[in-house]
Amino acid sequence: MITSPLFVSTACIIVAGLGLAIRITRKKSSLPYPPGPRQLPIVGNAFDIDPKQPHLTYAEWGKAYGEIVYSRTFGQDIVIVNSEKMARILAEKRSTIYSDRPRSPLYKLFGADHMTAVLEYGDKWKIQRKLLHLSLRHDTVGRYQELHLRSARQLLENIQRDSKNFYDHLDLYTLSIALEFTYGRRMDGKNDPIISMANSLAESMTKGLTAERAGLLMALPILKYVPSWFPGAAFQDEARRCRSTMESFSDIPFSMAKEQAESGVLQPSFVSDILQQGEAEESVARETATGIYIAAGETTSSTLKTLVLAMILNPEIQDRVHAELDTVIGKGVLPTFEDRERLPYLQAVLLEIMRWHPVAPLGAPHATTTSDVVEGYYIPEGAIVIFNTWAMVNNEYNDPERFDPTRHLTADGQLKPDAMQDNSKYFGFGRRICPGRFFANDSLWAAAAVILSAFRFEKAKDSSGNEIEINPVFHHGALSYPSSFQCSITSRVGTECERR
Ligand code: HEM
Repeated sequence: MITSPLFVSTACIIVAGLGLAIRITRKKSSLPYPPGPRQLPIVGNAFDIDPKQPHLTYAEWGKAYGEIVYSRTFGQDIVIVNSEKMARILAEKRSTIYSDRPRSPLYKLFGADHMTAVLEYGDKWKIQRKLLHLSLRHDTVGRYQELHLRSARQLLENIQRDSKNFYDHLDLYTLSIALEFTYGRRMDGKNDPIISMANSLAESMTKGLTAERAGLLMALPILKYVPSWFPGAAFQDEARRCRSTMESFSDIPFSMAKEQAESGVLQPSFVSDILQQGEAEESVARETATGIYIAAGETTSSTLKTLVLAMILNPEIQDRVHAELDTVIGKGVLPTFEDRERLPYLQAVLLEIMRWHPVAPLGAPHATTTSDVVEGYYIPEGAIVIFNTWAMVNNEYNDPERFDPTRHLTADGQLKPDAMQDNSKYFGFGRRICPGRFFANDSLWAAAAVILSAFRFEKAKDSSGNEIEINPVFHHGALSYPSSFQCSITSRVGTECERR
């Protein structure tokens, strides 16, 4: 591991000299940095942050120092923004300054440097965003509602057949949608070779592209040349494997889609949109396509896992969802997108899921392209800027830990007019905001509507019939989702649901 103690301590010694030199030479303003925790020489605040739950450390700092906090790790400036209002001022009103990404050599090492989500703010990123916009705009995503619904019905069948592995079925749901959306190819279950390749890529990237590694390589880019036999540098082998899977994954599904397009049978998809409109060079289309799957898959399935957990922990809320579904469309009838407007409580539950446990509690880090002054404080060029969604949901709502969908409803049970807009913060800020947010909202809705129509989710029981308590534990990496838990899934309507 790149983060092994020996490796880190060697890195620290080398960073010591460099960090000091950077510190002495870099600051060019007499203005103060924003307030923040005291820093140790060289390592700065590196050891103050809970590596497993950094959002909790940042939220504490927010309480102590206010809506903008300054910290430093190994010479790298880090600014944490704890309020939605300030996040919007910086990311939206000063978007030319706050739309870059941290430039860590780790991404190139793992073959991921072409993905939209890590590209620096520049022409390449702008072209990719334009391509994504073609298929993911608010007014074009409706084309994919049939895909979401068909996949949600497959999800229902998979859970009916094998309820124990509902986590895997939720993963497969979002993965197969992401791949069909991108390449127009219907996936053939979890044994589909493209699904297996995508899974292996996702695993290598989740393990390999951690924030601590990215930070360490930013502070000390020379580490990328350390040979794999050096103690603690086994990441070089991981990186090589990841690069090779990434190459195959970029190439194989794209070539298949291109062949289908040439023979006129390619379904509407991101790739078909680009090939038809001739909007970009093939290599750019190929690179953009690879990044979609990585950005789309786990974010959506993690949110659905949180939904199942919340329904089990709040049975009275699940009852209310069932009552709404039964009244509006009838028990045993599967919903379609035409029913969506008439199901405000279900929509409010989904909004509350994203608020209660945001899947990306710290969003994705932005970076500054030039220095800036905010409320009299100096923000350096190249600073990592973290928009701390976790602090926003905990500071800006009453009784934030309570799961309460009515926050998003008016007194007469309709969605508040700004409810969907309010939800946009869970998809990031400014020019970097998630381009897949409309698509994701459709995906979440289809799965939630279909599985909640068909099933009741409850605590599992032991052999004596006693409920097994769930002590929710959330996994926190780049994404936050509940660690797997046992549950009982029973059909509300017998084995068959009526389809329309
Ligand atoms: C519940 C589901 C999802 C959540 C919560 C989510 C959240 C996010 C967040 C927080 C960011 C970073 C925004 C920022 O830097 O300010 C992001 C970026 C991104 N997302 Fe999503 N996302 C979801 C689903 C999707 C889907 C379905 C797609 C594609 C179909 C997608 C594609 C992307 C891409 C390409 C980026 C990188 C944007 C850039 O750097 O310019 N996401 N997402």
